[in-house]
Amino acid sequence: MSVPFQKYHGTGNDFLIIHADEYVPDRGALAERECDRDDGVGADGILYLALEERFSPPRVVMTLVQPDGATAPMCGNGARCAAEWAMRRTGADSVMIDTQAGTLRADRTDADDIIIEMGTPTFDPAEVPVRADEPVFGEEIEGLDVTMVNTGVPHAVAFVDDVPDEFFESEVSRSSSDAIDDVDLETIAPPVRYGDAFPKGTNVTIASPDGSGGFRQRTYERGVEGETDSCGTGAVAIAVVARRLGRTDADPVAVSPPGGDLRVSFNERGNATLAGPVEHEFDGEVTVESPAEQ
Ligand SMILES: N[C@@H](CCC[C@H](N)C(=O)O)C(=O)O
Repeated sequence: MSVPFQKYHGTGNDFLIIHADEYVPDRGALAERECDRDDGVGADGILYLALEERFSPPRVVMTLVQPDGATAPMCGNGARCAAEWAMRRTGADSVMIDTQAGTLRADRTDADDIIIEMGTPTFDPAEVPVRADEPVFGEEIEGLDVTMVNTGVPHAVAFVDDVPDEFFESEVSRSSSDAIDDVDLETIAPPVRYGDAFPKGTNVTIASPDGSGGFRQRTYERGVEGETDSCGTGAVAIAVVARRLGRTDADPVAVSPPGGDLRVSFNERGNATLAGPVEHEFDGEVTVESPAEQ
């Protein structure tokens, strides 16, 4: 039997969206098969969404199953895609997204972007989580100088000027904003992602200043086990860490992953918001086992 999906992306971070009412006996196995870019539809994860229209604004319960078959507690771009999906169904311009990391409000902006609250980022080692007595700011872990922050999920944030020479693929000017393109992320990130310091693993995000108070971004994602074109929690992590380390005082902070442009803002309580475009790509169907086949 088959179940319908809609394919969405937020600045290149792409997801199959399946209504949570659909019968999918093994969500992990489906994600492993259909997120594969060679043999499946290809995506950075499957979002299972339950829409509760009796509330005002409508609520969406979001579960992200990643290509490795495991769930993630939060996904910034996934939540923005979930918001667009729910807004199209309900006609609402505001929705609430229930995630394992909290309930987040999302709004459509005048520019037709989706902006979402991202909660309060934390450096507390117990909440990141990282095995350390104090918050980790610019400390070497597995060969990389990282700052550890949780923006819904853990990120090890490193700035390009701290990346050791041997992780650049060619001779480049370290002050160039293009230096980030030459970092060998597929080599430098996995030891950090699986580092003993991180009981739940971590995403690895690198940043380089764009010269205007913003940053370019690249992220190696836990669960995808590779680099993605965009990562919303990673964009927020860069903005939070850069402000904390005095690398920018911009607000909003422009963050540009390979797949597009995001904006991170802060309110007076230190809560972050994430804004950027979301696009519906296409619809389709995926095969799942029917109850009789089990
Ligand atoms: N791409 C997401 C983050 C998804 C979760 C992450 N891979 C993890 O396992 O922590 C985003 O846009 O935030």
